[in-house]
Amino acid sequence: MIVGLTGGIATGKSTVTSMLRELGAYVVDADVWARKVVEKGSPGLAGIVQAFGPGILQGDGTLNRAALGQIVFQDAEARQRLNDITHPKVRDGMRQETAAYLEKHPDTPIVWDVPLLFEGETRNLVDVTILVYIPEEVQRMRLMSRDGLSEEDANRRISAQMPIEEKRALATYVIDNSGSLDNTREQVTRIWSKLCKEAALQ
Ligand SMILES: CC(C)(COP(=O)(O)OP(=O)(O)OC[C@H]1O[C@@H](n2cnc3c(N)ncnc32)[C@H](O)[C@@H]1O)[C@@H](O)C(=O)NCCC(=O)NCCS
Ligand SMILES: Nc1ncnc2c1ncn2[C@@H]1O[C@H](COP(=O)(O)OP(=O)(O)OP(=O)(O)O)[C@@H](O)[C@H]1O
Repeated sequence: MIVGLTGGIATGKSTVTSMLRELGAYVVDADVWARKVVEKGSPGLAGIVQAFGPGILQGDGTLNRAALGQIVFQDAEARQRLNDITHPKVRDGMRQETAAYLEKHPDTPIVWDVPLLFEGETRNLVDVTILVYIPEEVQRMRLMSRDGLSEEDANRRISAQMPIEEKRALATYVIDNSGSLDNTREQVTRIWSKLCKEAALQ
C-alpha cells in the first residue's frame, strides 16, 4: 500500500513525516529525489541548463536553487518547464526506492511525501492520500517565519500550488496541524495504525 502524504508549502509535512518515522514508517521523500535528479553532472541538471541557460549554475557548477526559485515561483510557464524536466525523474526514483522496500516488507504501508501530489500525476500512483492541513493565514505566517520571506514572496510560493482548501476536498484523510504538536501526533498515530491494519489485510 502506497500512502501519498501531501500538504501546502510549510503546512507541516516534514513535521508529520518525522512523527511517522518515529512510529516505524518508511518515508520516500519527493524533495530528496528532486535534489538528487539535479545533482552536478546529472542529465536533469543538463536539461535545466538547456532550458534556463548557464546563468542558472553557481561558480562550482551546482544548481543555483535561489535563482531558479526566483524565476519559477513567479512564472507559471517557466515552472511547467522545470516540472516537465524533473517530475518524471523524481517519480522514477521514488518507484525504484519503493520497489526495493516493498520486496522486503510487502505487508507494510509505505509513505510518499509529495508536495505536489494533487497538482501532478503522482496521485494516480498512490492508494490513499493524507493531507497535512492548516488554514492559509497560518500557512503564510509559518512560511514567512520559517524561511524569513516577505509576505509578497510567501504569497508567490503559496499561489504556485493548488489552494489548500481544494486539496482538502480531494484527500482520503486530513490531519489538522493548526493545533499543538501533541494534537497532531495523536491524529498521525490514529491514521497510521488504521493504515497498518488495512495493509496487513490486503
Ligand atoms: C525551484 C527550486 C530550485 C527551489 O529550491 P528551494 O531550495 O528554494 O526550495 P525546495 O526545493 O526546498 O522546495 C520547497 C517547497 O517549495 C514547493 N515547490 C518546489 N517546487 C515547486 C514547484 N515546481 N511548484 C510548486 N511548488 C513547488 C514545495 O512545497 C517544496 O516543498 C526547487 O524547488 C525545484 O527544483 N523544484 C522543482 C522540483 C519540484 O517540483 N519539487 C517539489 C516536489 S517534487
Ligand atoms: N503544530 C505546529 N505548531 C506550530 N508550528 C508548527 C507546527 N507544525 C509545524 N510547525 C512549524 O511550521 C513550519 C513548517 O513546517 P514543516 O517544515 O514541517 O512544513 P513542510 O510542509 O514540510 O514544508 P515544505 O513544504 O517547505 O517542505 C516549521 O517552522 C515548523 O516548525
